[in-house]
Amino acid sequence: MAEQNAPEKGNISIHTENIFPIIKKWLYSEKEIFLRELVSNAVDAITKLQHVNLVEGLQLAEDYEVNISIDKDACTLTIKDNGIGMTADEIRKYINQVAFSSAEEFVEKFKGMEDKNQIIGHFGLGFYSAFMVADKVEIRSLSYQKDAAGAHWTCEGTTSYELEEIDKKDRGTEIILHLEEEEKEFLEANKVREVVKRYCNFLPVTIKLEGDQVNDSAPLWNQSASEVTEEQYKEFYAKLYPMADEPLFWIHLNVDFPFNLKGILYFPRLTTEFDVAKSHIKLFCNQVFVSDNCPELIPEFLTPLQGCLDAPDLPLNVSRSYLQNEPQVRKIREVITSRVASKINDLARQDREAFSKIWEDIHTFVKYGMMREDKFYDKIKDQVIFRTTDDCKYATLDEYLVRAAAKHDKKVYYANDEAAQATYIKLFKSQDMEVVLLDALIDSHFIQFLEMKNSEIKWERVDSDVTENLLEEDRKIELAGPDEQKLQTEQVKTFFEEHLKATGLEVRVESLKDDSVSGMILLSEQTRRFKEMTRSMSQDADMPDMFAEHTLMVNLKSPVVQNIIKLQDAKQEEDATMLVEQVYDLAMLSQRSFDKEQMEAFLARSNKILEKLGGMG
Ligand SMILES: Nc1ncnc2c1ncn2[C@@H]1O[C@H](COP(=O)(O)OP(=O)(O)OP(=O)(O)O)[C@@H](O)[C@H]1O
Repeated sequence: MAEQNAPEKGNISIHTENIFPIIKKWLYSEKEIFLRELVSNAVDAITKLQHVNLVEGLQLAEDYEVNISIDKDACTLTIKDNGIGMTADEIRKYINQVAFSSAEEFVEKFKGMEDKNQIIGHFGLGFYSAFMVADKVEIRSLSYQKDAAGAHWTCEGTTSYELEEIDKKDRGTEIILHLEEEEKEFLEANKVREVVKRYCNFLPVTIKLEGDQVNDSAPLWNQSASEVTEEQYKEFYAKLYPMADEPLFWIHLNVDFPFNLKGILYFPRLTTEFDVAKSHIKLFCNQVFVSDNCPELIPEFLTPLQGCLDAPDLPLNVSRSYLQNEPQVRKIREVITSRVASKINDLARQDREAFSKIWEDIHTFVKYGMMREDKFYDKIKDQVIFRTTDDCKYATLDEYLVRAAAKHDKKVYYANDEAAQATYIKLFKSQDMEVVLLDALIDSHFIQFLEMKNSEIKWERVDSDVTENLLEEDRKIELAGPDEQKLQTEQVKTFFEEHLKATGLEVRVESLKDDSVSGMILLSEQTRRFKEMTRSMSQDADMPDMFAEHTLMVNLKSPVVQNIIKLQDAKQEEDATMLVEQVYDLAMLSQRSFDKEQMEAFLARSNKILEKLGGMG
């Protein structure tokens, strides 16, 4: 140690003379991390002292804390701790050599790098980051060691420093930053509080700013799940996301092996503003905030998850490329996937009604996850539920198939647009047949995926064909006289074919049990799916026409169709034709919207029919 009154002057062993301006320029946008670095150093110093206290039985009992204070007149920001402290020798070793050598390494490496974030992520700037905002930094420290002398280090942003002995009574370290003119914002308590809250909110030691505690030193994720109440989970969520609605459910992670991982993940209620392109988890390393955008930690399909993860084995300064290549990160993703699957299983088994409500928010992500990850599919497949026409309640696929077994085996009838397919749904309902309602964008892919997983079960849209169950039973037809029935069928078929000009149209005549439907369009499931797929892949110009081939199923039992027969028999050809066209248009209307001409023709004809009705009265 240099003699008192004659401070040691020296040069920091560093070869890059202009290191300070370079670092400042490069790190400008992220400069507030200096607070994270200095406050976590202060917390580390306290943790180290607590450790020594235990090991050496020093019996130091006091309130450990980090104090941040602002002196506007002197233009200084001071971070003070009552931790382990440093002797002058330790300052030489840890500050002059270690801290600066890593800074030097930083400058050497950054030369070849273009991406600033990558640079910041790669290096622990540590103590050195103070020079991003200060043109002069002082350290005043007193080590916990017996008979230690106080040490005072000063550096004015060049490679030389001064170190002298001082009279310091209280153990611990003060880092005094003389802020640069343009960094005066860090003299504002609000600004400092905001940054400390952001990065240091969950550090395990009390952090005070101008005497007031800023942080929450015992974050909920450190407690054991059995001790935490539902209210506490919700409160914690509200603290993290003050504007959000209550979360749907949460998962408390506490993994010790093969790596350490703690945290609480929340599945939020999804709002329209939700940004699926971004990850929403806050990553901590030993309670120090690291980042709130680490999509690598979460499987893609779980991006809506919010909350905190504390992964002490990951370095504090993680970079994108590190996360992408680190095997541990893959394992973290696996743990999260598996815990989410277990949680969904629990929720599904506990209470179907409550689960149905949650399902509405999560199903897209769950389905996507099942298609993406086989392991997830295996764990979750029995819990997938579908809304059905049975009072709009939810059923699993097995439950649906069991209920439907008497009427149709291994076949699922579904609708994906309740309004457009209302006629078909009504027809199914009238025959006590249940229809699965799938209206999400992902569902058409999900159906294909389920068929691939289980080719025995076929999925058919309600308008793909008329099933046996919807048709009049043979016995009844016989009562009406099979010959007459056959004749009428032929007559109607020919008449419709002759009078409908649509291309690619096939007419099929059936007797439905429900006579309220006059006609409906059938599109074969396979052809329709193929066209939908081509459509989603092609540009507007070469969109395939969904109706290039379609079937009009005419219901012989419908009074309207019977009317057509009568009109035809009475040689009222014009009226009969008008009804044929109307039956066809009504059937088409539920399949697609009309263009201008079609709509005009439909309205004109409808009016004519109304006039005729009036005339009849
Ligand atoms: N407040 C403090 N009290 C006691 N020792 C300190 C304090 N601040 C820094 N030190 C010492 O200086 C060393 C260098 O600090 P620096 O922040 O540069 O690096 P680090 O904390 O070791 O690593 P990093 O910050 O990159 O994770 C520390 O390891 C510690 O020994």
